[in-house]
Amino acid sequence: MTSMSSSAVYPLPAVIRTHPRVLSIAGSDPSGGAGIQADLKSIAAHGGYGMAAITALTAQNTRGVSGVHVPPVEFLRQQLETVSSDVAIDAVKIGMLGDAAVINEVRTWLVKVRPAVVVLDPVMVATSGDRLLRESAEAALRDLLPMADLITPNLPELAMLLGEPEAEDWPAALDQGKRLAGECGNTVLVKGGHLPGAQCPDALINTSGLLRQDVIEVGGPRVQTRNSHGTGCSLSSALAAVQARTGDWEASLREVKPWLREALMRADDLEVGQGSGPIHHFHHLRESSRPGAFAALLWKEAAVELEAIHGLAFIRDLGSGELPESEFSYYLAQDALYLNGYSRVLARAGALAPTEEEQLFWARGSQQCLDVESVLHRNWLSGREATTQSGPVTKAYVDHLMASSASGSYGVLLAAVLPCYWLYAEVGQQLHADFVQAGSPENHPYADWLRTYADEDFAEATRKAIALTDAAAAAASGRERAAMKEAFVQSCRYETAFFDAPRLHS
Ligand SMILES: Nc1ncnc2c1ncn2[C@@H]1O[C@H](COP(=O)(O)OP(=O)(O)O)[C@@H](O)[C@H]1O
Ligand SMILES: Cc1ncc(COP(=O)(O)OP(=O)(O)O)c(N)n1
Repeated sequence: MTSMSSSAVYPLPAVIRTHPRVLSIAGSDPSGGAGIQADLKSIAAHGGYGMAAITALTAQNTRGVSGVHVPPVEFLRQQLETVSSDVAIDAVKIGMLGDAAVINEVRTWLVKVRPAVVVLDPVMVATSGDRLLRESAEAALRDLLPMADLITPNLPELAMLLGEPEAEDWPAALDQGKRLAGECGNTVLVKGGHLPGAQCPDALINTSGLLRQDVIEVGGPRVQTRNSHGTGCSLSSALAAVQARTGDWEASLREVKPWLREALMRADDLEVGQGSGPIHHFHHLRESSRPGAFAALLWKEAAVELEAIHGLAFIRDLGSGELPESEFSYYLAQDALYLNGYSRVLARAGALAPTEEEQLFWARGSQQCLDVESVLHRNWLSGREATTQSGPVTKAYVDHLMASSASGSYGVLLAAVLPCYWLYAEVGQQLHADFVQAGSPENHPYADWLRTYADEDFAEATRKAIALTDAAAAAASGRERAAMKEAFVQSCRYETAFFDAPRLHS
């Protein structure tokens, strides 16, 4: 153990970078949960630019390792020299090294290049029990430890590095961490993953005054999941990336630990493999950018309004045929007036559309509104006494749509026009279904009107309008999405008010 302290190399001050360039020197796990695959995801999840020099190839999956191949060290040297002769490396994470020749190669490169942050995860045995470092290379690995700024052994590795039995509780683990930090002269992260209990703490240990105090413990609850493959790799590479940005180990651990916990909590979502699956590195990516997520959120709002609409006397009486003719006429006249304004805002959506296909869709919708308006006048309003003045609800609704179109946001405009498709399609479908269920009675005074609701083209256009709004939301900022939701909710309220207006204003 004496070689550890005698060959200590003192780290240069960390260069604080927003997007640190982080090199992982580690083995490959083709199942993507550990090794360089986990490192690259982890680095990217923390805003770093990840690179990888591969020390070894493993054949492994979530159930274990079936083979290890260590390519000639000359090729590792070529990888390391080629990358570092071109790219300035802000941080290095070292993982599986495989054998003594690889360790020596990495040591030679570290002496030459000496990046500002070096994290060494002394990978020896996978949690599955498979060896990832030749037993004969353990001494060489011990000699490499002082070259790192941070060492992140799990408890079996900590014990092996000290030549002691594995710690059985947290205080014993901390004691071992102190001994290793003392021998290496650098910082050791003691990890609680291999101990039982409801808590899963980690602790940074450095007895030479490099930390705020000798032991800095960061607690956290243990997550109940069998999917924890690659947590050690993911933690060490995340720490390398964050340290290059913060320059402060404690701050880095406090940032990474809650991320790791959430990655474990969301690991089961990934459904990878039949053994111990990977953690979810990108759990924090905006859920709202998932296709359909924004539409689902809007649907929750629409469903509330839909219930209100179905509770209206107008809808009930239109369905049963008991709606006073004056109310029906008022509704049709307001619909014609509304469609004229709606046509204008759909044309504006066409003008803002990012693609020609979308532009065409909205332009067609705009034209169809005018076609329906003229059908309303020709077939439904010509023999009726009906107002040609916009009622208060029609006016307010069209004003809201115009204001949304004036916002200049394509997403906000789409969200504002969507309820007219969506709620109208839902209400119409229900009214038509009830009418058919009742045997499509010919003597129903509104039979011809109720039949118009069974329009597959309109249902198709509604699906398209929902998908376009959802896609616009995925591309929008958080603030714009909030404005989209507000515009949508407002239009939903106007839809309800529109169906209730004949009762109040005819
Ligand atoms: N079930 C769990 N719940 C919460 N955190 C965990 C859990 N298992 C491991 N961790 C955390 O994952 C990291 C890796 O820990 P550990 O499992 O001890 O190392 P390794 O993956 O190298 O064997 C540590 O930060 C540890 O606290
Ligand atoms: C290629 C490779 N490198 C390292 C490990 C060990 O990963 P670790 O993060 O310690 O995770 P588990 O062994 O707990 O899954 C590995 N399996 N493969």
